[in-house]
Order: sequence, then structure tokens, then C-alpha cells
Amino acid sequence: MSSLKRLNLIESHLTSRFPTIPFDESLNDYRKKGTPINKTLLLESYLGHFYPGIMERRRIMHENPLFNHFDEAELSREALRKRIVQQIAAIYPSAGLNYKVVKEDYTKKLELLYGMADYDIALAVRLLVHLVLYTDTVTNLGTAKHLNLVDRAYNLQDYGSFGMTELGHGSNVASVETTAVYDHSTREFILNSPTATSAKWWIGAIGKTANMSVIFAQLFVDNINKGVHAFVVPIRKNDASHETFPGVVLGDCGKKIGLEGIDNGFILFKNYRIPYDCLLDKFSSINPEGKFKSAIKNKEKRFGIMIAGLVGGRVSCTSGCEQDMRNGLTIALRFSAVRKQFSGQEGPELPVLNYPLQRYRLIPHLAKTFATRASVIYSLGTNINTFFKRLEEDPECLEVNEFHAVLSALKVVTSWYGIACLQECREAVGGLGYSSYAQLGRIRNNQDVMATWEGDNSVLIQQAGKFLFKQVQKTFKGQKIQAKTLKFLKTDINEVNLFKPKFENSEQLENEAVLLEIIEYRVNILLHQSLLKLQENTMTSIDMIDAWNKAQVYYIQELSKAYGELILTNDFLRFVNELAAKDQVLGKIFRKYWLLYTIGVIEKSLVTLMENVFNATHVKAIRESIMRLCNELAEDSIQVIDALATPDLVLGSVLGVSDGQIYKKMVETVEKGKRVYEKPEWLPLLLKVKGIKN
Ligand SMILES: Cc1cc2nc3c(=O)[nH]c(=O)nc-3n(C[C@H](O)[C@H](O)[C@H](O)COP(=O)(O)OP(=O)(O)OC[C@H]3O[C@@H](n4cnc5c(N)ncnc54)[C@H](O)[C@@H]3O)c2cc1C
Repeated sequence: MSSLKRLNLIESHLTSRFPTIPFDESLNDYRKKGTPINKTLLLESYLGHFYPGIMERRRIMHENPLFNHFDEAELSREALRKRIVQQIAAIYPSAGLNYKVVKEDYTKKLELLYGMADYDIALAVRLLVHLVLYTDTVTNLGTAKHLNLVDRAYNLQDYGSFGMTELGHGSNVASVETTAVYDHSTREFILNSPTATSAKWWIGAIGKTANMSVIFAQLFVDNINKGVHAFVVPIRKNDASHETFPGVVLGDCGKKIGLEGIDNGFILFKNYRIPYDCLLDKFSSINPEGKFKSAIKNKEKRFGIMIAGLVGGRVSCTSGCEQDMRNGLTIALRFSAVRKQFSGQEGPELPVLNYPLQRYRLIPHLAKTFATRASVIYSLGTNINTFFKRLEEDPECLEVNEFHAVLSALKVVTSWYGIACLQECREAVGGLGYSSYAQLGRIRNNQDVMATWEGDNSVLIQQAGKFLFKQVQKTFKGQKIQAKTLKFLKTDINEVNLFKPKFENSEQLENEAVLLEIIEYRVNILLHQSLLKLQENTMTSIDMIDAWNKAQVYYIQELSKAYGELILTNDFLRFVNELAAKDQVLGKIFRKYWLLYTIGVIEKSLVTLMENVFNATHVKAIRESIMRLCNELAEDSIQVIDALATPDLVLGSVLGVSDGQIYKKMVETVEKGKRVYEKPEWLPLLLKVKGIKN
């Protein structure tokens, strides 16, 4: 401990107006109830490929006083923004990123962002906008002449932003209003924002920081609209003046409900001329004669490729959800083991984690967190290099489409998991959770936006549905399903209807094969019901889009969620099996989490299953299993979360501290706050209201 910290501690001890708070053994007592586990092995397996990178970031943050949530609670918006830039400057060089390193192994970029997200999603996202959304788009859609920009981005000589969303259009990117008109006489594009709603809006880092932006605009060549294209555009002078270029209007979007450290802003163009080379022209170009050419004829497909830059963002989003949930649950579980309320007839008060209700509220979220982690490792982390390779070779191939579908489903399902989990954690911690010092408010508010950015959940998940339908349609033409994640699909409804669940009680239910069959059946039955619904809708709808929209509720959206949860179930099982091969004790515990996750997924889809194959006996068995597993796992969960928790200083929560001294930490932190014991500045007003003469 530094001498300054020691001095602060002594000073706070001497100046505290609270009675001395004795050492609280509650968390240690709860710890002792759990099975002893090999924590290092668990953490290594859990972080997988990303273990060394994340540990290195934790070390840097631990040693650097810039990473301190307690300080940040009192910072103004401007100060927070400055702090984030300082933090990026402190941590970014450790990654050693450049074009070559990332091309060889994209996960190097992810491990940096994952490490930063341990501290705060806001910190990771602040860099992600530049490093992923901007830089990946220039890399993927640009040509050799743009490589210089990619190098500059990795060196932080340029700071980039990603200008897709407008005030009037978000999900429907194909209808953005910004225009880029090609002027052959000067071989330039003229950018314009013809309406107020065409202002690019919410753009991360554009408000105050970025000097570059990837701008998505409707490209006009010879007065013909060639669809949305991406342009890499200088927006501010890259010199000490930091001036905005004439023809560009830049501003800040103002106060938000979270992520205040990020300067989300707007941008408008007024006849702003940019040279031809600003067009990211890998797939579409304009030749020296002024003729438009595209390697991909279909406008819709071309557009799909244009937004491939979002892939790294969505992968990070899924990982960020896991980190948010893990951080939230670390706080909520440790608090629940320490916090005591009520007792039985006699005897001491009980930790709230003893109550089955508290266990039911928290432990299933822990299981979902682990499932999410497994998919980050297997479906996303290790596949992303293959994805980028295949994207370059053949952007329309099955692997690219399948990865998009899996990623869409996972981003959506896990961000909804995260939002539900963080709200539950906040409530599970009661009133103390409402303190900023608990950090649950910050984590919850930052998690909230995960459902919207990188593709609004309700819109994005439709991509997964479309993929499933397209694959099934192929079988109608006699082709076999090639997609790796869909090998189990049954295209004959009669075969699906033969299914009968193979359990009558909770013991029979807690069986891998029995559960996997149900998880697969859920996708199969929803797929056929959705197909039927779509067919039925076509009779009454004006077109296919109308029919599709009318089949979302109860059908296609449910199907897409079921597909996402099937992937999570399979990935989680793989994780458990690999862990069990290394350590039997951990394998046994994590198999229970897998059972809880899978049975929990089934519980949440009881309506569909009851409608088709389940009865009251099945429901009873499911409920019994869930409660038994929650109770059995609650005691082990403290040891498990200890192994996986972000270190105290990085987590920064008074209620999530690993030594369990939550009251001491809360009091100390509050007493250190500004003006704790001072009279209010507005005392004269109060006196006036009360009629007291000053
Ligand atoms: C903090 C923050 C940072 C951001 N950073 C960036 C950035 O750096 N760059 C950038 O380009 N964008 C950024 N965005 C924008 C973000 O990507 C969009 O908000 C998102 O894509 C959703 O678009 P929208 O807000 O226009 O919502 P809309 O698309 O207008 O959706 C509004 C509602 O309508 C529903 N809806 C829309 N279409 C359908 C449909 N077909 N069927 C059913 N329901 C539908 C949606 O589910 C949603 O509930 C950011 C947003 C936020 C909040």
C-alpha cells in the first residue's frame, strides 16, 4: 500500500464520526460453506484464449491511480471525458496493435477491449468506436490506398468515429438521407445533409474528439442512386487548432442516461467536398471515365457487406454483457452473503443469500453469465479470425452468413439477459444498491444501451430468423442443410410432431440428452409454426414484408431467441465438458450450472412447450429442479465468483469488496465525499422559507 493511501486511511479513521466497525466474518463464513475449488484453473479456463491479455490489463489498472471508480463518482461530465482519454492513453500502448498484428489475430484487439471492459464498458466503448467501428470499416471496405489511414488509426495519429445513424434513421440504415454526389469534373464527392433529420446523430467521439469519420451516405453517380456507401472523411483539422472544416457542423448530443464519459455527437454537411479516395471502394468504385462499378450486383447484399464493420462491435457487445453480469453478480452475491435480515423463531439473523427467493433471483443469472462466456469463447472468439478471412475471400459464402446469424442472435439474447440480470442485482442489494458507490447503477445504465446500439435488438434478431428461413427454403429445393449450427433441423413437420419429452420427474429431467432434445425441439417446432404463420399471413398481407412483420410476435422472434439459446446451451456444455476433463470438482459444479441454465431456458418457454408437448407433471419437475439447483449452487457460488471476480480496485464497489467489509467501506467512502458534514450552500434560502431571520 502506498504511503499516501496509508495516510488517508489513518486520517479517515481519526476523523470518522461513526462508531468503530468491527471486522465482519460473514463473507468468510459463507465462503467456507462452498466446495473448495481450484480458482486459478477456473479463471484460466473461463477467460480462455483471453486470459493473459485480460490479466495484463488488470495489472495495469491496478497499479495506475487513474483507474479509480470512487474518484469518478464525483467527477463532472467534462472531467469524466478527460479521465477516459487519460485512461486510454495509459492502457492502449500495452496492446501493441497494428494492421499486421490484427490481420494475423483479430482476438488481440478483442483482448484489449475485454480487459478495459472489466473496469467499465464506457471505457472500452470509447476506444471501440475508433478501433473497431472506424478502423475495421476502413480496413474491410477500403483498398490499398487506405492502408495508410489504418496505420494512422492504430498509432492513434487519427481518432476515428462511425457515422451511420441519423436523427431520423437508425435501424433502417438503407434509408439514411445524407447524400454523396459524385462530381466527375473534379473527381470529388459533395456531401450534404439535406434535412434536419439527416444529421448524423449519437456518433461516438464525434462531439469533441474525432478528426476522422466513416460516413454512410446515399451515393449518386450521374443522378442515379447507387445505394448506401461508406466514405472515410476528415472532419476536423489534425493540428493543434482542432478546428472543424468549413462545410462541416459538429456538436455534442448533450446529457445521456449513462456513458457520460463518451462524447456522442452530431454532424451535418453543407456542400462539403471530399476527394474520390474518400470512397471506401473495395466493393464499389467509379472508374476514371466516371462509370460506377460494383463487384456485388445486388444492392441489398452490397449494403449487408457495407455494415460488416459492425461485427467486431457486436462480438464485443456480447462479451461486454457477460462482463457486466459478472460484475453485477459479484456485488450482489457478496452483499447477499454479508447482509443479514430476519431470523427464524430464534437464533441469529440470516444472510439474505440463505433465502430461497434470493437464490432464485440471482443464481440463474449466474448460470446465464457462464453460458454467455462459453459462447464468447467458442462461437465468437475463436471463429472471428475465420470470419474475417472468409469475408475477404467470399463475402456471400455460407460461413459469413451463418456467423452473422449466430452473432445477431447472441448479441440480442445476451444483452436482454444482461439488462434483466443487472436490474435484479440492483434490487437484490436493496437500498444500499442505490448508492453510486455500489456501482450497480453505473453498470446497469451502461448495460441498458446494449439492447439498442450495434443494432436494435428487435430489429437485429430478425437477421437470425431470415437465415433460418433461407436455410430451410433450400431443403424445399432438394438441397441439404450445410450450416453447422443447423444440423439438427427437422424439415418434416410430421417428424417434429412425433417428439415426446423423456422425463416424468426432476431426476429424469436432469439428463443431458433429455434436455438437449427439448432445446432442439423448441427450435424445430417454432420454425414450423413460424413457417405456417408466414404462409397464412401471405393470404391476408399486402406483400411478403407485411406478412413477415405480422409473424414476428409469438413466432419469428421467439424462434430466433430459441436459436440463440440453443447455441448458448451447446457452447456451455462444451465448456463444462472441457472443464470436467481438467478438474472433476469444477466439472461437477459447472454441470449443475449448465443444468440450471438449460432448465431455466425451458422454464421460460413453457407456453410453447405446454401448447405442444408438456403437461403439469413436466412443469412440476422443472420447478423442483430449478429450486433444488439454486439451493445447491448458492453456497458454491461465493467461491466460484471469487475465482472469476474482477479485482476489488478495478470493480470499485463498496458492496462487492472481497473481504466482505461492506459497511466499513460504505461509511469510509461516504465520509470521504465532498461536503458530507458541511451546512448546505442554500442554507439562507432554507432559513427564509422557514421564516428564520439570518
Ligand atoms: C449511447 C449511444 C451511442 C451510439 N453510438 C453510435 C455510433 O457511434 N455510430 C452510429 O452510427 N450510431 C450510434 N448509435 C445509434 C444506435 O446504433 C441506434 O440508436 C440503433 O441502431 C437503433 O436505431 P434508432 O435509435 O434509430 O431506433 P429505431 O430504429 O428508430 O427504433 C425505434 C424502435 O422501433 C422498433 N423498430 C424499428 N424497426 C422495426 C421493425 N422493422 N420491426 C419492429 N420494430 C421495429 C425498434 O425495436 C425500437 O424499439 C448510438 C446510440 C446510443 C444510444
